[in-house]
Amino acid sequence: MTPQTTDSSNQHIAFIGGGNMASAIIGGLLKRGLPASQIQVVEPFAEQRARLAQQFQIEVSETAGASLARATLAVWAVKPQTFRQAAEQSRAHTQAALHLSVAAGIRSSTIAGWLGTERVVRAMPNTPALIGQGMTALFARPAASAADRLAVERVVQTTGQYLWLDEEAQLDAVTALSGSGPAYVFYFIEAMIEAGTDMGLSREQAQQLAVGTFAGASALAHEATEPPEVLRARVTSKGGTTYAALTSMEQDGIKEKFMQAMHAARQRASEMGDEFGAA
Ligand SMILES: NC(=O)c1ccc[n+]([C@@H]2O[C@H](COP(=O)([O-])OP(=O)(O)OC[C@H]3O[C@@H](n4cnc5c(N)ncnc54)[C@H](OP(=O)(O)O)[C@@H]3O)[C@@H](O)[C@H]2O)c1
Ligand code: PRO
Repeated sequence: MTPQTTDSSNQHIAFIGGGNMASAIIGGLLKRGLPASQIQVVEPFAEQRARLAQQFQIEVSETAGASLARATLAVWAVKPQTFRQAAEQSRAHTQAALHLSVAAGIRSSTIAGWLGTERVVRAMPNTPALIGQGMTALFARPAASAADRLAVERVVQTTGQYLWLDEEAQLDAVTALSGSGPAYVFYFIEAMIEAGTDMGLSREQAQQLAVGTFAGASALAHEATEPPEVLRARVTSKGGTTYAALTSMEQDGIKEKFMQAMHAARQRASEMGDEFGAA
């Protein structure tokens, strides 16, 4: 689905945890016109509270309190390690809310148990949400109504594209692919910049070329009707430079290693569900 404007005038959104992911979603919401007065954040870290208040002019509090009762939607953006403790602190004030968790790994049954409500939706977003180009996968517990799903969509569509999953376990794969994915892209960009500077380009030149190449290739892959391997073949002249680079990567098993790394990410998501979601 693609972003569109929808009426969100009745929504009041409380973020529990105001770190990187919450900031990315809040940035997307504000850019799309949600009034700052409809957003509040609970964030224990003083420096981060100051940053949020300064950057977004939203209400930020140190601890969970009665003001959370206004929330029609509670967005859980704490680390999986601290979710349980945060839930204990906030659950008394958020019983009327619909709950949206962005935490990796923590299963919706666990969340429903901690929060004392079945109205739980899980999301796996990513940080390009900050500029309205996020990718989010969603999974709803059966008790979440069509209206609940719509309320979640209203929030998520302000941050980019989204899709619904039928099976919760797929969220761990999504986490390994698009949740962590921006970090892989930045990692490759870093490597391209480093190699470019090694080969005599200035850092600025290498960065402009690397970032522009990712942007252009992504846009081409998005618009093209052919699959990525066909687009790749068009870059790879017989016996040429790309062939030399790809042969070197194949010989070093880069693709297999990269896939292995993604499996490690999915495995970690599942482990976090067991480790931090234990009753
Ligand atoms: N970053 C991503 O790209 C990304 C993508 C998809 C999903 N996620 C998920 O999003 C969640 C947040 O990740 P993040 O990267 O945003 O982490 P983060 O930057 O560390 O943000 C979490 C924030 O929650 C605060 N917090 C800790 N205990 C709290 C409590 N009891 N009540 C309220 N807030 C509390 C933390 O404060 P302290 O620092 O003082 O502990 C921290 O500022 C994680 O579950 C992660 O799996 C992240
Ligand atoms: N950031 C979170 C992590 O690294 C989840 C996806 C991206 O665990």
